[in-house]
Amino acid sequence: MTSTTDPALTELLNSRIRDVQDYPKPGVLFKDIAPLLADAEAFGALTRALAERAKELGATKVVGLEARGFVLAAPAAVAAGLGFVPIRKKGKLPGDVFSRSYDLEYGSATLEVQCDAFEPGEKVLVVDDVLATGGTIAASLDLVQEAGAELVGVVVLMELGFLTGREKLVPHLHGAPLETLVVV
Ligand SMILES: O=P(O)(O)OC[C@H]1O[C@H](OP(=O)(O)OP(=O)(O)O)[C@H](O)[C@@H]1O
Ligand SMILES: Nc1ncnc2[nH]cnc12
Repeated sequence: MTSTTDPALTELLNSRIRDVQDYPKPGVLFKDIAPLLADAEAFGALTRALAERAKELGATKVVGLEARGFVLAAPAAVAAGLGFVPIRKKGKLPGDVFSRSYDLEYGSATLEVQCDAFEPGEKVLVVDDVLATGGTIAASLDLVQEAGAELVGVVVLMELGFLTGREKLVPHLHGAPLETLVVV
């Protein structure tokens, strides 16, 4: 068992995710992680599991995806003794950036990473909160590759099982593992 496949951890995390119907628009069942973040035990356990996985996979940087991905990835990077790299929505990062546009369950957006975010040979773990359609993570994986880093894994807190994000990600993973702690 890896740090991200512990059934007790999955149960704890799942119990702290709140369903909000019709947010941010009708027909969407929004998965709210605010109760999880507010619970020191659950947030701490998640942070330790992510950090452990980063070390097991040999990552040299943890990448977080704006905005909720930052909240999970940054403390995990610190706990693992690694640096953090942000992938941000368009227009938020100074200097030269790589860009990718993508579709969301409830809209569309463009993500960017700084061209000098990684040193040669860096190994990256990508962390986010939700895998829904897969558009956000697919765009992010392409950005990591374009910026010259090696992807060693993707860990997502929750996977919306009724969408097909996992299939969409396969060509973007280049063989790296995709792990989700909770399938909802
Ligand atoms: O698999 P997908 O269909 O791409 O959806 C998943 C993404 O959607 C949410 O981000 P959102 O852009 O809503 O922003 P936030 O984190 O800034 O709230 C979530 O945090 C994931 O990053
Ligand atoms: N249903 C959902 N709940 C929370 N975050 C999301 N991001 C994309 N779809 C989502």
